[in-house]
Amino acid sequence: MSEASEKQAAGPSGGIGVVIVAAGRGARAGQADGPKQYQRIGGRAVIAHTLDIFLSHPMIGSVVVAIHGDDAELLQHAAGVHAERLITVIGGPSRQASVRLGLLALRDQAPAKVLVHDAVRPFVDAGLIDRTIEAIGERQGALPALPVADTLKRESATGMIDETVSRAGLHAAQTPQGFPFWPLLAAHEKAHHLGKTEFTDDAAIAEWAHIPVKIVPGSPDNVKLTWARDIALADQRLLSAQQRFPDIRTGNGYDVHAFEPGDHVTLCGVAIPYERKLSGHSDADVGLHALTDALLATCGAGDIGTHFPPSDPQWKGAASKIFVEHAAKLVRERGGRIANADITLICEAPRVGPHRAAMTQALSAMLGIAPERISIKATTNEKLGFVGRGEGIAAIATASVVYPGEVPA
Ligand SMILES: Nc1ccn([C@@H]2O[C@H](COP(=O)(O)OP(=O)(O)OP(=O)(O)O)[C@@H](O)[C@H]2O)c(=O)n1
Ligand SMILES: C[C@](O)(CO)[C@H](O)COP(=O)(O)O
Repeated sequence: MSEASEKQAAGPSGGIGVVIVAAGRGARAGQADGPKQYQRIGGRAVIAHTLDIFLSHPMIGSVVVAIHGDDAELLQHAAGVHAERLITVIGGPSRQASVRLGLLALRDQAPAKVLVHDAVRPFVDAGLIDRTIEAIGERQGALPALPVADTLKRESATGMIDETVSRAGLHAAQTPQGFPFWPLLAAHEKAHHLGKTEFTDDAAIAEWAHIPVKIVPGSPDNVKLTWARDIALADQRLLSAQQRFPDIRTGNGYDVHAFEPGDHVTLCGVAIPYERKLSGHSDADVGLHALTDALLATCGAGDIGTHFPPSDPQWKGAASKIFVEHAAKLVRERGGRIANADITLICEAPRVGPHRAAMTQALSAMLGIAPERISIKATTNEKLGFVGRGEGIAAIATASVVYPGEVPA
């Protein structure tokens, strides 16, 4: 089914719904400093990796996260820029209860299909999500699973082997598990009202409710982080990938402002006495405007006009420091770390050299990075063009930011 027809099949309610269950306490992982879904792997919370995959998938509409009542702040922090796209509900005392509460929160969106996923499976991939969605039918669920590879033994009460169990046809179940929305919700509601609480996954509830479930190939990478060791291995795996393909992004920005009558110009946050000033809606700090665009460019966040429209009277005469600090905040909210910033000012006058140290200090404070990571350069335009005729000042800026994760394949 094509992406478009898939969306159509999901109805006008906005695509395929997702319930991510994250209300467990992670007793088996035994982390003293908080539940496993908020432990950091590859520099970010486990659940942040999981959310990345679902929220960047083109077919996914509403996403509900079922959390523990104590974890609202942890989720807010971990979700970062994703937070506003999420519907958050408080989960229940078991996975089954959390899924049910998540499904109830999706009722208003009325998706045709729903995927239920463990927050603690951060290595799910888009291909696996596609396969699962593809296999959901009007009255058929879909379960990604892998054939069991080990020989299976049943243990007796005395710790001895009772029997060897045939592994023929046995599979280890993964998530996301996919279902037509209303039949799954009805099955959960029925189980709840009958006090049946023993189901460890949704395919088991579907089986009980006579909803057929098709097995699709799971992924060996899609492990559930259950034990402390799983978290440590996941961290190592991401860190080694990041060392191979670190997500370093570069942005550039350019700006120009014309002179008008005045007595000083503001460049890179420093007021320099001069016989004219730069004309502009704000303080016309051409260097900071170019840098704002360069920072925004590293995370595809538009340009300075997107965030501070010149038509908005509140930015009249504003100190351009506000623009740079806002862009740096957006970068940080995405987990980015500014590695360096480089600004070239192009003008015949005033002379920039005597103010370079003050500009570097000002930028260091604005960006929260060491002065050695900041470079401010100046050049004349050899009397060529509008800059050469002394009609204005131009600036070019470059910023490099290291973002969490690796460059996608
Ligand atoms: N009351 C619960 C229990 C579990 N889960 C979620 O279900 C997923 C899979 O469960 P599991 O690995 O068993 O997580 P925990 O219950 O947290 O772990 P443990 O059993 O070791 O305490 C996890 O994302 C977990 O947060 C949930 O939403 N609500
Ligand atoms: C749903 C599940 O991920 C399928 O493998 C798994 O059953 C959930 O974990 P739990 O340890 O059974 O709660």
